[in-house]
Amino acid sequence: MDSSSPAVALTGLVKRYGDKTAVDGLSLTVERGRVTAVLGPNGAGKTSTIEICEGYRRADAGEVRVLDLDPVRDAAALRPRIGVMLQSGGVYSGARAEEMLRHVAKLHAHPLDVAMLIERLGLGSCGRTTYRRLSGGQQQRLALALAVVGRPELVFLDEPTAGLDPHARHATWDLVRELRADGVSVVLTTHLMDEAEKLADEVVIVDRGRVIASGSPEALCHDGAENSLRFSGPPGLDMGSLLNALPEGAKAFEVSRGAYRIEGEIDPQLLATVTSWCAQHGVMPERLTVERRSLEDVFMELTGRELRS
Ligand SMILES: Nc1ncnc2c1ncn2[C@@H]1O[C@H](COP(=O)(O)OP(=O)(O)OP(=O)(O)O)[C@@H](O)[C@H]1O
Repeated sequence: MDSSSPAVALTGLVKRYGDKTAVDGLSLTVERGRVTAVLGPNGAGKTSTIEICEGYRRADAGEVRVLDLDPVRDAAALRPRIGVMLQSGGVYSGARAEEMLRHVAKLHAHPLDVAMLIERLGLGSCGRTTYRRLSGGQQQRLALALAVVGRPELVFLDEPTAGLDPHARHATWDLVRELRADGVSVVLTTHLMDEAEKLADEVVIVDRGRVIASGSPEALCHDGAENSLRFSGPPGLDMGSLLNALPEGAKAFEVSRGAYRIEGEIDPQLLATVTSWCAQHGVMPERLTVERRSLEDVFMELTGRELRS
């Protein structure tokens, strides 16, 4: 095994369903031992991409390497080395939660401690319950436990926290962080930008079946327009006049009635220019804040649409 090769390498991936192109020439590399979040709105092609990596779907074109193997041709070699949490569960519905976990653990040489996993994911009260009788959140946490119990080298988690309450979401995030600390490579899909921002070393933003940006959350949020400055004041301030006072390249908007946003490189000089413009116009800027760009802003700038749409 060449452990210097990427955990996942996709080149020019295409997946069509009839005349719908779900994945449209997508290329990405996932480094080993990192948490990589594939972030994008509903329908962006995240699940199709991940299911191709897992060997559950075939690509129509492009090259797929997972742990340096072909997920379809080398499925027998790859399956024991990866953990998979499908969006749809993919669990036999008549089996009891704990039995199932113990069964899967036995199939692996160095499994995680089942009792610890049950406790960590708050599944203690439902160990004897069959999968079909678990609540949606419990099914999801069990699917996560099943994906990681074998201590795989690489874990795919498709929307691991969708629909979970905040407590279960944090337990999931902690587990993912521990997997990384253990050297496990984690690929997760999400449409939650805070999940990507908090958890991922690398974020790959996907839209309409293509990668539109990638990098660490910090790099993505700092590239281009650095920051924004917001303040509130009387509605209808003259943005043209404010813009004239600002350095070239800055932008000024009244985003909603009486709420203003300045975009550009927000340095002390720009802050002083804005407050002095306000003073000249008899305006008291309220709730003045400097904000870092979020991944949501990055997505909006790249696509003109909101991530949640
Ligand atoms: N089996 C299928 N048959 C037909 N179209 C499909 C099928 N699976 C996905 N699609 C379509 O392909 C596109 C991409 O879907 P995919 O599930 O890969 O995206 P996604 O980013 O994971 O979205 P979501 O967050 O909603 O799961 C969507 O328009 C979807 O409706």
